[in-house]
Amino acid sequence: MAVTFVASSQLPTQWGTFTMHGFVDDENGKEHVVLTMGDIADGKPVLGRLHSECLTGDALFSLRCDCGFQLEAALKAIAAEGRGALLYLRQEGRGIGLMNKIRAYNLQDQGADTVEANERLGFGADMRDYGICRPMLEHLGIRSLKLLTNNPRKVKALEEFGIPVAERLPLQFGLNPFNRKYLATKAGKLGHMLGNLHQAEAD
Ligand SMILES: Nc1nc2c(ncn2[C@@H]2O[C@H](COP(=O)(O)OP(=O)(O)OP(=O)(O)O)[C@@H](O)[C@H]2O)c(=O)[nH]1
Ligand SMILES: [Zn+2]
Repeated sequence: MAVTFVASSQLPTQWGTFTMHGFVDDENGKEHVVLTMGDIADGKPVLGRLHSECLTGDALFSLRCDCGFQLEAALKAIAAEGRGALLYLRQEGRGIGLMNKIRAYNLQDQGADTVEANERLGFGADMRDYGICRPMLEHLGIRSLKLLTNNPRKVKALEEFGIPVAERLPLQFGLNPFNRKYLATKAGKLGHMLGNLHQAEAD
């Protein structure tokens, strides 16, 4: 997999000023963004997040999932450390796209869980491919990560293409009555490491 680096700029946020790097996937034209802070090319493990696009959670305040809360927590953690990288990956709906995610939500409104809904639409439970991260991390000089995630597939994918995960740091935020079933299904069917759902809600 290959990407073309386009440009970098400053991106001030309420937690600090990040540098925003734009890349285009050479295969499908998808536009990915990486937000970085500090010296990430010094060879030491970098606090990092592979964040899969979720328009509804990241931008439209949806409580159906935990994405927006995780995005905010990851940016805050990176800003607090003064060093890190968040890869904003255009993998909407676990890779099935926004319109199909809305179709899946429609099935979930009628009782299906998140995995069953994908399957009824003819998709796998999780269609994401993390291969595109490798050339972006290489371009930025990141050699290993302290990864903010509850998803063991992300750790496995990175290690398989040669980016060691020095540490996995849990990222449990935003549990609420609307996403309780969704998170329980992720833990039960998708292998997410969500140790204490009640604790997350209390936070
Ligand atoms: N197909 C589908 N995608 C969903 C659904 N809810 C959220 N998503 C997408 O799932 C992706 C986020 O994946 P999650 O499973 O929430 O979390 P993760 O990225 O695997 O794991 P973490 O690193 O722990 O956050 C985003 O692309 C969302 O758009 C759903 O019900 N159906
Ligand atoms: Zn989401």
